[in-house]
Amino acid sequence: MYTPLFENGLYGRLRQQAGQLWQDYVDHPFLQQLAAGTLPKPAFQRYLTQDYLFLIHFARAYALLVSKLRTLPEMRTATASLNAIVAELPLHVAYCTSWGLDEEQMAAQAEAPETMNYTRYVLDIGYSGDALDLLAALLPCVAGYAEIGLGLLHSPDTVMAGNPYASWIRNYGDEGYLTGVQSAIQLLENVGQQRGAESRFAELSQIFTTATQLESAFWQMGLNAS
Ligand SMILES: Cc1ncc(C[n+]2csc(CCO)c2C)c(N)n1
Repeated sequence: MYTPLFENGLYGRLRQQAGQLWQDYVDHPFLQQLAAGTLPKPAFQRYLTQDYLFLIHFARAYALLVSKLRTLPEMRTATASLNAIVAELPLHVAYCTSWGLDEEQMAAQAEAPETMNYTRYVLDIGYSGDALDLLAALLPCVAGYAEIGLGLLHSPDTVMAGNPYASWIRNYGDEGYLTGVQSAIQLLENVGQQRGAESRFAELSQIFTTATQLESAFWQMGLNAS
């Protein structure tokens, strides 16, 4: 890996514990084809459309996290992530336009079962659990994409020249994006210390691993459209 960030602390242990399921997520065939530039366009368009719907519910989950935190510095960190998602949505929409998708059309699309499963699972963990449970459900998305982006950017199998997905890869492989991920991981570590992560590890791991599997299913949903 290109940063020890992913291997240390509570996050590192949750990632490790997810084992092969984690590898299945970060090295999914969708990503292999995207890296090679061979991913069929309908698969990527399906992914982008569902991701638009996904991000709206993911922002709701972050808003829920803000309400479950107790200190101002923690609330600031979670609010920054919430803002990043809400502020990034117009960028996502602009990017989708370049793939021939307009916002009205995406907003009118029915949610795929995979989108619903994933987002409502995260929200349910948030409503039934505490901030630590919710962070365990959120982290595979937030930190996983940084690992994926960095991995793709540095992989010898990635073809950037002439690859229609190069800008997507550059976006998630960006070092600046890592700063945001670092604060999300730090929040997990802090909340974990406050709320007894040690004695809750088995349950937290189950949440983290389930969210990881739902991420894989999300890639597969894209591929199934091709
Ligand atoms: C299915 C799916 N999973 C993860 C991400 C990536 N992502 C969503 S919100 C967020 C945090 C922004 O600070 C990140 C990295 C995505 N777009 N779609």
